[in-house]
Amino acid sequence: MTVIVVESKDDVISKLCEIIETTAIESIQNKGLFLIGFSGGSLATFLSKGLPKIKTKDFSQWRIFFCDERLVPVDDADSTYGLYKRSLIDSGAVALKEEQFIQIKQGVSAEDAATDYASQISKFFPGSSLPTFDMLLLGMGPDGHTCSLFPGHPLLNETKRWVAPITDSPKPPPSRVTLTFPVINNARVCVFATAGKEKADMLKRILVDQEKLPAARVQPSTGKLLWIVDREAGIHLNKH
Ligand SMILES: O=C1O[C@H](COP(=O)(O)O)[C@@H](O)[C@H](O)[C@H]1O
Repeated sequence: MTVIVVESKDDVISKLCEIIETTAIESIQNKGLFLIGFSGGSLATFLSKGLPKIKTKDFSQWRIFFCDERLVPVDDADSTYGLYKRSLIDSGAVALKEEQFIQIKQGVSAEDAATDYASQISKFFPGSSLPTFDMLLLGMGPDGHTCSLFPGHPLLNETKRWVAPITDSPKPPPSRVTLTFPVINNARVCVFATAGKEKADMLKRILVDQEKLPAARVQPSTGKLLWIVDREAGIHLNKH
């Protein structure tokens, strides 16, 4: 694991986008596509600000998946895809098209949306028992959750499904789908990007105290794990 501490939230955004760009170039050189997973929450704001500033202008080989998604209409403020659609696609900020986002099926149950999403993912990884994403961009909630994997929830122990439904999310909205740990930990690179003093205590519990909270269970089996944090979020890390 590598922890990169930078000064400010803007520096977190720049470092995150620099690492995304490098990984995209390598992946496209190796296999012609870049398969990346986006989370929602603060990460959506980071990417909306940072991606338009990278040198890359040709995004045609990018395919964007969702690490988790809230099951609400796309025009609902809680929709993660809706956020990216408005800030990146509709605004013309980057040359990404709707078809490059592998979207969660709308208007069906969480169970059906999860099954459908696993099937959509499997088309990019023919014959594989687990998908290997080039990069997953993750957030850490104030309770230590990541994706829609919440502390103490039975989904933390899911080993069979690639994508799981959740209908009792403690953070609203309750109905969501999420990648599961076997998939997350099979990625080539997992990156957490975290900023702000409100994340400092949880970051200590995860990185210093190594409490078995969901975000601490992201431990890629052969891939890399990076944490990019600003000085405020990382305040308790310097002492160790
Ligand atoms: O609900 C969610 O929360 C987490 C963390 O969000 P943050 O705003 O505290 O960074 C996010 O990673 C996840 O995608 C989202 O559905």
